[in-house]
Amino acid sequence: MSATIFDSRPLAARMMAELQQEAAEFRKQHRRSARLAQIIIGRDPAAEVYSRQLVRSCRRIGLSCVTLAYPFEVEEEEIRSEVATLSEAPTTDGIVLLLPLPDHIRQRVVTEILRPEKDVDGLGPRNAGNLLLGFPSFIPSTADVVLTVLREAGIRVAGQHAVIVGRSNIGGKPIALTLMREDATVTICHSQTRDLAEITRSADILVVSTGKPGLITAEMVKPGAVVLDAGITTVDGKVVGDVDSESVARVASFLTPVPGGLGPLTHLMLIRHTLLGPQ
Ligand SMILES: Nc1nc(=O)c2c([nH]1)NC[C@@H]1CN(c3ccc(C(=O)N[C@@H](CCC(=O)O)C(=O)O)cc3)C=[N+]21
Repeated sequence: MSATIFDSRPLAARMMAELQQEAAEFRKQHRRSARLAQIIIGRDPAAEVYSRQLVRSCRRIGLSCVTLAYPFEVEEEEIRSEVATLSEAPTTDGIVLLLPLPDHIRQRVVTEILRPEKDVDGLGPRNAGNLLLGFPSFIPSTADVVLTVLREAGIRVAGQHAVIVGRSNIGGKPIALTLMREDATVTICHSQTRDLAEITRSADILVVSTGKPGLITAEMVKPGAVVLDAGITTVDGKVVGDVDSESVARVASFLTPVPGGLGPLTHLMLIRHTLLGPQ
């Protein structure tokens, strides 16, 4: 078996065109451009890559993008008050807090005051709760991208065994919930899981989101499985995923590569949330 390697470019181009239309529609209706505010604290390389993608695509699509960059030492209260101000600002439509946050800044404290209807990456308790309960909500962009790519590739989810490796609040956890909503049978694995390979080998759909380059090797994948790599780690300035793609491509039937797979769609999905609202 040799996997189909997913190429996100055609889908990215279609999303870009759709979003340009939506942004124009927004301007017509509101007599101003939609506005996305991003808050980035410190100098995490992956967050910086993502931040630049947002700036560039907002410009191409026709949104205004405000970047608020803070040094690592910034106090929690300053971020909290910035989020409160943006939440009240009538011309700010979406707010995203780029992770990771420094340890002294509590995600709960800063997302609690983020208005749910502007929390376009689903970071706050209201959206996360709504996702858990199956109510309309903003879901973290990566989870939305996973669903969209499975749909795009015509991969059936209902009844399939989906194994998720990783349990972060913007990765594994929401991916597991969205796949469960699509009627998959879901198993969640993480750093403390015993016999990881045995579990991943039983996956029809394997989604990996750990930030551990090379974690998933061919022996851990069932022949013919669908493998989605949502890992993003920067090594020597290059972005790498969690899957040893060379070996896994020989076993899987479908594989999303890093770079060029899920990654380039993530920020477009965030812009989509800003323009279209919760789903
Ligand atoms: N609230 C929040 N939501 C996020 O989704 C979020 C975040 N915070 N903090 C930072 C991480 C990192 N992240 C990336 C997504 C895609 C690429 C990406 O598109 N990478 C390209 C490669 C780019 C290159 O090679 O320079 C690719 O995979 O092909 C990178 C980084 C989203 N994150």
